[in-house]
Amino acid sequence: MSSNLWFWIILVVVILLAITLVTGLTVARRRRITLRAPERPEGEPKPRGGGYRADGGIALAPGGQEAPPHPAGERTEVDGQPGVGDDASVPRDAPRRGIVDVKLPTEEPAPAAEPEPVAVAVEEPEPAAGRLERLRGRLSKSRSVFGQSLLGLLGAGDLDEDSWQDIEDTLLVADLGAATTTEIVERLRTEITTRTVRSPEEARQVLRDVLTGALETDAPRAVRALPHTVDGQKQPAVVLVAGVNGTGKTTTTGKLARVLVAQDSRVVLGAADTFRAAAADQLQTWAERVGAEVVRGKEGADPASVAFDAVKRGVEAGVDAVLIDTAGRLHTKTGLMDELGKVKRVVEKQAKVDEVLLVLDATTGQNGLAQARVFREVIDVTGIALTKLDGTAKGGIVFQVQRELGVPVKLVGLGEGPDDLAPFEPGAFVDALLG
Ligand SMILES: Nc1nc2c(ncn2[C@@H]2O[C@H](COP(=O)(O)OP(=O)(O)OP(=O)(O)O)[C@@H](O)[C@H]2O)c(=O)[nH]1
Repeated sequence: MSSNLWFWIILVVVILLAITLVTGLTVARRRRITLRAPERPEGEPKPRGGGYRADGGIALAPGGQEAPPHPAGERTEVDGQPGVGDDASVPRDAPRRGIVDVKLPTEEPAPAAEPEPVAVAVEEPEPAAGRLERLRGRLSKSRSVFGQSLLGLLGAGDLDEDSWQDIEDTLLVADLGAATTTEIVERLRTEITTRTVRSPEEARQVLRDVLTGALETDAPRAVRALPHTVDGQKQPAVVLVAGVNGTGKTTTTGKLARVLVAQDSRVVLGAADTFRAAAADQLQTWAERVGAEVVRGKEGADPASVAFDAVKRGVEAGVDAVLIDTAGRLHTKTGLMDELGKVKRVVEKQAKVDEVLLVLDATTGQNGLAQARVFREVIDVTGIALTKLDGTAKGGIVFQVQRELGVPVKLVGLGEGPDDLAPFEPGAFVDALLG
């Protein structure tokens, strides 16, 4: 082979190598996403942190309809048993006594005069739309950790593997759970490459779409608390409120009663939490404040019989809804779950239970989720009320609860106040988290 031919072969190889190198560098550069903050027009104020702006009031639907199936996602956590029923912790107001010597009285003291009953003024609850406005900013704790970190990472500039790892960690720390986190990160990666994101606003929009999408469900979120007709007769909607002790069952029952009364519904409250005497008193106070009737039994009475009486009273009085507050703990050796199943069966001798609301405390994270699984298996839970979202930095629990329990989150509790109950709307919720 002549030296001339060798020269040409080497030249062609060098040119090919150079072309490959340049193409590779260009592709690599394109895959890095650089985000630049947009210029803010002079004089325009800095946007204030977003709050929870649910557009409407709490959606209500008539009872008597079957809930459409909402398949649960893959379960990610299998270890540990929830502390429910007789093994649950001692309620916070259980009496505590040490051993003390007491002197026995020698003669009967004169009976104290009965205090005059104080008339409780019936409150006029604010209409739902006005109340929701007030709940802006209640998710601030969740927001500071979750939304701000994510937006900071996505808006910081080039998204390399370390950035994606940080995004994944942020989602995990916010209690989204492993399965949901993986799903969201994969969707974010796809969306961010296909939509060619170039600014923090575009990144925010992608994040909003992906997070909202992860919360969407076909199952309706309306609380079935409106009356319906059975054989031409008006039938009140029956709502059973369940959950372990301290999650906020009584408070949520009271808040929901206020929402219903504000919409001109007549409500009977059933105090089937007969374990804790104070729970019945608490419910009675709620009833008096909103102008609802309460049916209660003696302390230690059979919860099923109290629930039965409440529904009976509701049907006889022709009210619109009967809300039954159940116990998170029991006197008897019967398991809490058996007892709840009994309450439901006994109530259904009178009227169908239209809504079984499981109240979960957002601050308890994984433990609450484990408890919820037990409830779901025993009573047919139709909706979740997630309380104390104002008191946790882990707003991500909403994603996990819904995905893993296969039940829609219908209501969120955002404070201890009587009107701090909001409907759950994925878009509004994500906006509040992102700020
Ligand atoms: N911050 C905050 N506190 C709440 C919320 N919901 C309820 N609480 C508080 O949580 C505590 C427990 O609420 P309860 O309604 O008594 O709980 P429960 O599930 O009925 O409790 P048991 O009757 O013991 O089973 C109370 O101090 C409520 O004020 C909420 O959304 N946010």
